[in-house]
Amino acid sequence: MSNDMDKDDSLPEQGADESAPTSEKDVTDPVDDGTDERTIDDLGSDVEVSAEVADDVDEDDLLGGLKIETTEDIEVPDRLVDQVIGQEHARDVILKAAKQRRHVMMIGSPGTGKSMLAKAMSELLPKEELQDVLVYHNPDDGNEPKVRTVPAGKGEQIVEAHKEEARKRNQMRSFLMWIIIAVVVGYSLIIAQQVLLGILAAGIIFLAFRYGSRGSDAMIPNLLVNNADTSTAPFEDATGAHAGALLGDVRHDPFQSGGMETPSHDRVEAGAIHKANKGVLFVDEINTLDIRSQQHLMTAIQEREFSITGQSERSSGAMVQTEPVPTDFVMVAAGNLDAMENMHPALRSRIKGYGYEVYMDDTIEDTPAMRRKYARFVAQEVAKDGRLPSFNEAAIEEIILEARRRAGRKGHLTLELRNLGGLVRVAGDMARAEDAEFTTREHVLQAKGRSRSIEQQLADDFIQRRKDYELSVNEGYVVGRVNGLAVMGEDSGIVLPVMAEVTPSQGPGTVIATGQLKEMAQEAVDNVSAIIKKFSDENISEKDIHIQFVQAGQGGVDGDSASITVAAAVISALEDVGVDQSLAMTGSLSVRGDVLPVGGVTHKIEAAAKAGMDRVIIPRANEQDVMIEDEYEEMIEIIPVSHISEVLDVALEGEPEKDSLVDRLKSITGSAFEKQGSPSPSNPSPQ
Ligand SMILES: Nc1ncnc2c1ncn2[C@@H]1O[C@H](COP(=O)(O)OP(=O)(O)OP(=O)(O)O)[C@@H](O)[C@H]1O
Repeated sequence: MSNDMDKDDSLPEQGADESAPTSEKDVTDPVDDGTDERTIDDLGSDVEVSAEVADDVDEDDLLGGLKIETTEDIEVPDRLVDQVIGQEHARDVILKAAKQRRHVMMIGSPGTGKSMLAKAMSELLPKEELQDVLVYHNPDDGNEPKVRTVPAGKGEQIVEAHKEEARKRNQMRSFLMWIIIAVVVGYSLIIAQQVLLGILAAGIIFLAFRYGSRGSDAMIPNLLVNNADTSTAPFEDATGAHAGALLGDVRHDPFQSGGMETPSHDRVEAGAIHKANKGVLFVDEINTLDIRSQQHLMTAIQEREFSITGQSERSSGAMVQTEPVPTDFVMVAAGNLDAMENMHPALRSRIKGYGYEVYMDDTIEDTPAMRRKYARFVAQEVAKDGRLPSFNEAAIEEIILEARRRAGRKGHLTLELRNLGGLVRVAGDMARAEDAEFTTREHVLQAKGRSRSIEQQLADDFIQRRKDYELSVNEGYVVGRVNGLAVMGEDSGIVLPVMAEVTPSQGPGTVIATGQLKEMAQEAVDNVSAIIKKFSDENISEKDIHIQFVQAGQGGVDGDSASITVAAAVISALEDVGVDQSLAMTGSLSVRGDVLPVGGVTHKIEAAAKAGMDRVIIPRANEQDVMIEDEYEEMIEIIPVSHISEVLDVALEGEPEKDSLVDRLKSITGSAFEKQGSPSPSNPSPQ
């Protein structure tokens, strides 16, 4: 059997009766292939939550008008596809792909429902088409077992019938054997009076029968794929599977001769591609499959059948190759963007050509209807776990608040629901440990503290250590030192001070920065030098600029958003003006001095507050993303800015000397503000 990819064009297309969708339009349009009268809605529409809902829903109601006391009042839908929250596009694609038997690739953040949707797809595929696969001994060539497919449930019956037949045959043989033995032994005892000869003859007859009967056992087929008891089409998760588990294998036989060997068809084992026949084969992190496996996977997709052979070259199984075994599955590949880049291009084109690609949403708009679904999500997770006490109203509300916070985007809820489900479980476990009747808001709040990510724990530890060693500076003015902010992992802010020193250069000026943030420092300096060149007589390219990210050695610090920090530190050092140390800042800088939005503002502001800062500068464009916890609101003043001039105005000490660089930089403020109609920088609007 060949496994190359160049057959592509000559091979029959999958689902040749339908035109393969290639454009976005095909993906999002309702089912329109004309082969079936059903619409997506018939297959499964976006179900409303089954619980009592208030007539006029208050926009601010965290439960979206649901009138419930606990999660017990919310009905959890039976079908997985109806349990999916958000991901409208992916859901529609799955519904459509299930009907058309198309492949799907889902790319997106972890825990947003990719494997859930793949599983939901298997529930939607017709069960009637399921098959059992049997492998038979091939009398002509023992190393090429024969393969037969029968409707689901028949396989077991066939094997049973063969076993019964073999049993009967063996009974007959035994009967015959004992009669012959009795005759021979009787003859040798009574007539020939040779006891020893009689026993010897009996032994030889016994062995001859035993050896002869082995052949009849070999005729019993091996039930390779059994769908007798399956209630839905198969769902096979082949994530990280080794070649044997994915493509099938033939076991090694240590006794290969002398009548002790196991017939080859009995040693054949199905792979995930065979078990997924007529169902769904799900492969997450598709790029982690080795290239050979990806190529074989392509062949299986293309030809819809794939022979099984021993995967280990040195094993006796490698001699065996079955007839092709059906592999007519729908492939759902998943991963993050990297996975897509690193996967075999031909495999990707196979999926793209005969299926759909979907990008998963990370957040969804926060509407009353959606909040009701999040309440149902809590009920779903409680039901799925089976041991957690139900959540009361206030606990559900707190989870929804957390979904808002984790979205990092105003007016949205996070769709990284595996993590949110983790919070539900920790809170429920706490309630269970206390033997509480319900999981309450207090449990959820405690759980939030307990279920901190590694990054959060590391960040807190980091902050503590800095305090221990008095590395944090949060008062007074220091030249060339700015408190920047960064994010560790996805959800932990950290104060990351930046220090700059400007020295005359012997040759052309260079930027000297240490560690992993070097590239970002270079970029920030390039941008700020463009601005400085415009407003100063100083030639920055004749100076060496030294930049240090103080204690940035902690792994995972993302410094991408520290460019206004670097710029402020360089300008401060260049002009010898002190920077307010009770202020922290985050923002990205453009060549024109605009402060551009960055990620993780909420976590950064909270980190600044924890470190004892009084004020924090954030990009104005991020203003709407701020969702800090109540406890921090009193602790810190938030200053949104849109231009570097505003940063300098807030951060630098005293009034600049007339016509100095800082004065000139600040002077661009007026025009910038008039253009944007923003409030004056000297009187920024705190949140
Ligand atoms: N959109 C969603 N609706 C409802 N529940 C969800 C959703 N997304 C995730 N979950 C919950 O999180 C769990 C994990 O999600 P799932 O395994 O589908 O994520 P994934 O995207 O496949 O992640 P990964 O790529 O890490 O495997 C689900 O079993 C479900 O409980």
